[in-house]
Amino acid sequence: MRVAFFGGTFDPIHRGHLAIAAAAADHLALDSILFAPTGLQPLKLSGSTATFDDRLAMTTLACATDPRFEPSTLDAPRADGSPNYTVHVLTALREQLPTATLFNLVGLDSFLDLPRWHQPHRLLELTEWIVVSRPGYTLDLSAFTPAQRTRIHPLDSVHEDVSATELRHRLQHGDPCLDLIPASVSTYIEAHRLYR
Ligand SMILES: Nc1ncnc2c1ncn2[C@@H]1O[C@H](COP(=O)(O)OP(=O)(O)OP(=O)(O)O)[C@@H](O)[C@H]1O
Ligand SMILES: O=C(O)c1ccc[n+]([C@@H]2O[C@H](COP(=O)([O-])O)[C@@H](O)[C@H]2O)c1
Repeated sequence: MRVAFFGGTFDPIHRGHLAIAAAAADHLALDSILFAPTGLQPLKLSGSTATFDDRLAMTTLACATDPRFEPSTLDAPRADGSPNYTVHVLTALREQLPTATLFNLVGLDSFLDLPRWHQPHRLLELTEWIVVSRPGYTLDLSAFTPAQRTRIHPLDSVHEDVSATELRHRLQHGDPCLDLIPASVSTYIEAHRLYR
């Protein structure tokens, strides 16, 4: 089994997320990708706009677009309200799937922030990493050791200039989001009056 963990605030999930997941699944022959909305992202302690339950519901709808995509509650909010550290969730996933080849899927902007994450060296040991291009960001692997570099898979075939921040602004101002969000997710956002 080749499984990728794909964590994100997903506030809301959008075309960029689905594009990087599809590219990763195609290029690395993944059996499944676990889309895990993050309870409380350690570097975004002011929190998300939509609740975890709404972000999970939108993620679940979006995952229906590809049989390799699965929504996951592995990174749900913690009972004590503390931040969700990826090193903990990947350790738990490794215990659940001891024989799988595990990957952590991130966009390049997230990967460039890795030095600020909790236990970055341990994170690079726990899984292989798939790092997907994002407009405006450049990959530089010179700070990594040769051993670390063999576990980092750069993918530069995705050029999706879309962000959740931009979408929240558009939704707040009633601007069209066209095909930037899956139709089922747009319907959910409207029905639940999110991001107004
Ligand atoms: N357009 C994109 N191209 C490549 N990677 C992306 C893109 N959008 C998001 N990602 C990646 O998906 C993961 C989850 O991203 P997140 O949910 O924070 O979306 P975002 O659009 O970056 O949100 P925000 O604007 O609120 O920061 C991160 O690893 C991020 O790098
Ligand atoms: O563990 C950390 O210290 C850490 C710090 C920043 C981000 N992350 C994770 O990176 C993933 C992408 O985050 P985001 O906010 O860009 O969607 C998500 O799974 C976060 O939990 C993790």
